[in-house]
Amino acid sequence: MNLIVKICGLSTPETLDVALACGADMVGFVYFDKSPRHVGLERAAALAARVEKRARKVLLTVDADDVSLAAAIAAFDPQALQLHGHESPERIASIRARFGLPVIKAIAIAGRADAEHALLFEAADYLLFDAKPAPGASRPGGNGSAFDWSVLSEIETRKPWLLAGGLDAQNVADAIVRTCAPGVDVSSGVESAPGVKDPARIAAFIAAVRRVGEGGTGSAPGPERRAWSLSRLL
Ligand SMILES: O=C(O)c1ccccc1NCC(=O)[C@H](O)[C@H](O)COP(=O)(O)O
Repeated sequence: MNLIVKICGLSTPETLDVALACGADMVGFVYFDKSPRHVGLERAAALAARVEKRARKVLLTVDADDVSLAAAIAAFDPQALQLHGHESPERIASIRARFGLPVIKAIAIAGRADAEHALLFEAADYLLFDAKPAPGASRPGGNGSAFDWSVLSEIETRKPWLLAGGLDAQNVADAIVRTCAPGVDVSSGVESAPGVKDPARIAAFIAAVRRVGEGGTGSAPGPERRAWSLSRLL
């Protein structure tokens, strides 16, 4: 089973290279200046160019306007946009039409009431289920906190999706088996400190996902949520 692995918040050539060498399918760059993982436009092109065709580049923004998005897209040359703010379905449709890139919409989940929220985002190409940040959190994602995965059983979306929030090499196999996620996304769980990616943790995370994909956990993900795949994104 080809599980998708996205390593988010890469900001140095060294750790980007590790993620690519370990076989990450997608690499995420954060363009949000309140984040410790923010990559400014002056460094973006050189970093993004290292990816070549080894993985899909995902540009993460938070409620960015069109001018800011255009500048970041020109610099990162991404294959997909991850929208991690309060972008409405109308705003997502507008961004897709204007920039011609697939959109991954982050959906903040705290409980069952949030499951229905996902249904509003038909305009997105992919959904990313992430933990809702605690009140007062300084950023809307990348906080290293998990949510109650059982909530996902309430979601009837037909969109391809990724699981995120508080994942690491120790819990990712369990997360995949419990949720049947077709792909996973991680940032804090492969860091030694906020914004500091750790090569050994990146390698361990990707290896843990690949073991599940090969059936090495003894319990392969079920077929229900795999009727479709993320192949269009790859
Ligand atoms: O990483 C950030 O600093 C960030 C800032 C603003 C919005 C989103 C951000 N990150 C999102 C991610 O890195 C992941 O997609 C997701 O939230 C999982 O993060 P983590 O729980 O840290 O693994």
